[in-house]
Amino acid sequence: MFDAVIIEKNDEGQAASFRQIALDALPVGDVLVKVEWSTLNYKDALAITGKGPIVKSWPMVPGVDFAGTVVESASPDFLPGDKVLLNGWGVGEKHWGGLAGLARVSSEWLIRLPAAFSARQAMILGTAGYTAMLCVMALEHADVKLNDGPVLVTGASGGVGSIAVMLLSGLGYETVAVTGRMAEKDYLESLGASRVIQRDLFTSKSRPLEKAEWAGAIDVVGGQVLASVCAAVRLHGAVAACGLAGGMDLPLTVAPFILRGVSLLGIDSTLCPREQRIRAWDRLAGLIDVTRLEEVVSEYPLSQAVEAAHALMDGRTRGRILINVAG
Ligand SMILES: C=CC(=O)SCCNC(=O)CCNC(=O)[C@H](O)C(C)(C)COP(=O)(O)OP(=O)(O)OC[C@H]1O[C@@H](n2cnc3c(N)ncnc32)[C@H](O)[C@@H]1OP(=O)(O)O
Repeated sequence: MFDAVIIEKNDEGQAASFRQIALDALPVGDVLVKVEWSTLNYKDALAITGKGPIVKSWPMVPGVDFAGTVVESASPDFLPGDKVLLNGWGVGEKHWGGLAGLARVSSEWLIRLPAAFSARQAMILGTAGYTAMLCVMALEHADVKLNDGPVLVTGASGGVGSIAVMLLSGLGYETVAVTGRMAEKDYLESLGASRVIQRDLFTSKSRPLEKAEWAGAIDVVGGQVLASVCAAVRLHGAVAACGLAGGMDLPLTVAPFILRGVSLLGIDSTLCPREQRIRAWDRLAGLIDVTRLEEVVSEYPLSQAVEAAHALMDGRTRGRILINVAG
C-alpha cells in the first residue's frame, strides 16, 4: 500500500481524497519511482477542485510533476537508485501522477535530476519553473535583447510568473511585473521586478495598437490581458503565451503582427520534446540561485494537498506550492 491523493467520479460528481492505495492498482509503465517531492500547479488545482476538465481517465492520481528515486526499472536507460524528475506528458491527467508515494511511468517521460538541484529544489521549480524557462528561451530565440526595453510578466505572483520574474531579472532584463494582487508588490520587487503594475490596466478592451511599450512579454493569463499586451509590444518584439488563467479567448486584431512585426510564441510544456526539456533544465541549473528558492515556496504535506489546491484556486497562495510526499 502507498499514500496518494485520488480523484474519483460518480453520478454526483467528482471528489478528491487522501488515502492508501494498493500497489497492484498502479498503471502500467517500465519504471517504478519512489516519489519524494511533488508540486501543485494551477492545472493540478483545476483537476483536484474539479474547476476545469483536466482529468481524462478515472480514478486519477493528480500531479503533473514529481521528483524521486527509481525503485524498479525494465528500461536500459534507468537503474534502481537513479534520481529522476518528470513534468507533464499527460501525467496527472491521463496517467496516474505525482501526488502519491509511488508512480509507475514510461521511461520516455523521465529525465535525470540535474546535478545542480536536490529533488526538493527541482520541485520548487517544477513545471512552473520549466515553463517559465521555456518562455524565456522563446523570447531569446525571437531575439528580444537586454537593451531592447522592458519585458512584462503577467500573473507575476503565481508559480510561473514568480520564476519568470526571477529568471528575466537575473539575466539582466528590465522586468515589469503585472499582478492582480498589489499586496505582493514587495515580494515581486524582491524577486527582481523593477516595476509592479496592476492587472486592471490590461483588462479593458484594447485598441488594435496601443502605445508601444514592451520589448517582450511572458503571459500566463490569456484572454483580454494577452490581447492588451500584444497591442502594446514594440516593433519586432515578442510575447510568449503559456496560460489561460484569465480565459481561452483572444480578442485582438492582426495589427500588432502585420504593422509592428510582433511575434506571438506558443509555449506547450506538457508535450514539449525531450531534448528541449533537457535544455530548459540545463539552463535553469545555470541560472537559478538555489539559495533564493525559499523566497517563492510554501510547503505542504501530501495529506494537505487537497486543501492547498483549494487555496490556490481561491488566490490564497503565491509563488510555488511544494508537496512533501516522502514526509
Ligand atoms: C504551472 C504550469 C503549467 O501547468 S503548464 C502546463 C501546460 N499549460 C496549461 O495547462 C495551461 C493551463 N494553465 C494555466 O493557464 C496557468 O495559468 C499557468 C500554467 C500558465 C500558470 O500556472 P501557475 O501555477 O503559475 O498559476 P498560479 O495560480 O500560481 O498563478 C496564476 C496567476 O494568474 C492570475 N490569475 C488567476 N486567475 C486570473 C484571471 N481570471 N484573470 C487574470 N489573472 C488571473 C493569478 O492571480 C496569478 O497571478 P497574480 O500575480 O495574482 O495576478
